[in-house]
Amino acid sequence: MVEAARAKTVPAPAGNGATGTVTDRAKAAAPVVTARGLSLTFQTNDGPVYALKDVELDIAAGEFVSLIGPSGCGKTTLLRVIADLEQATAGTITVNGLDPDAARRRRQYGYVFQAPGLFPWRTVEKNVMLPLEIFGLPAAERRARAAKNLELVNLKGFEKKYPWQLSGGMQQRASIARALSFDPALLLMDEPFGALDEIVRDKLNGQLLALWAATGKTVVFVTHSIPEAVFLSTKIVVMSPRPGRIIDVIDCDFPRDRTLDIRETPEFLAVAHRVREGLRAGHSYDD
Ligand SMILES: Nc1ncnc2c1ncn2[C@@H]1O[C@H](COP(=O)(O)OP(=O)(O)OP(=O)(O)O)[C@@H](O)[C@H]1O
Repeated sequence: MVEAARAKTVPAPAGNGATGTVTDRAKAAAPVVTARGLSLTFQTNDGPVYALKDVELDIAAGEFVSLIGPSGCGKTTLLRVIADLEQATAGTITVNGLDPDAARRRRQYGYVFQAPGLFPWRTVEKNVMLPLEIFGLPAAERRARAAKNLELVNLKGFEKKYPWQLSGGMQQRASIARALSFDPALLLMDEPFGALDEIVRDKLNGQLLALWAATGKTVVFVTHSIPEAVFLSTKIVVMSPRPGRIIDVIDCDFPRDRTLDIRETPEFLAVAHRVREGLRAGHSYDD
């Protein structure tokens, strides 16, 4: 069933033979996330908090979309609404054409948190197999899937290690492998590399791009880092707080097999400048 769902939503992997720009291909693909007039207001003792206001967003299959903005602009809330961990108070949202509740029950996304959240008493392999174990898959199938996903995140050979024997970057890669358990077409990532140093983050960004290119998955990625957003994305969604809203959506047409060298190019710097200007404009009225 997972495979059938995947076939419906994932485009042919855009490897070297793909034609057109990344953005052209994404525009031609089926929508994975569609939000219309999406708002979420939290009622608190101090009054209402407008975490999201009138969000309009289309994410096509195969896109890599970054959500960027200052603290409190609703990035995590938007990700959590897509994942059905929060419910919108107005507007509509669909995930692979389904409401978020149905998409969650059909395991249509994997979620990666800022902290790896691995159990220290389980080996890497057993951590990665945990969702499959809970689902009740036979042991051989669990092992085969874990092996495939650990290879995808370059952790082959570390199956029997415990989380505390791995670096922070390796632990986060293990948590990505766990999120891939049900081979979801959509990967939701909430600042997965935020706690890591710059060099490790650069390396993981390269590996994440390789994984994205190899699997054709759609990625929604929360970050505070402008270079990270520009380097990774096909689309950058710039958000602003109070109320949390989208203030700019920027298409990035860099090749899929981009390397860190593109960060020196005028095209890269121009996109980074536009993101920075958006963030500045979003801050100006109340900060
Ligand atoms: N469960 C909740 N109850 C009340 N307010 C909440 C709740 N969750 C989030 N908020 C508020 O909603 C707003 C948006 O929060 P959110 O965590 O989505 O922002 P963010 O952009 O992800 O911030 P950060 O970059 O710091 O993680 C903030 O003002 C936050 O305090």
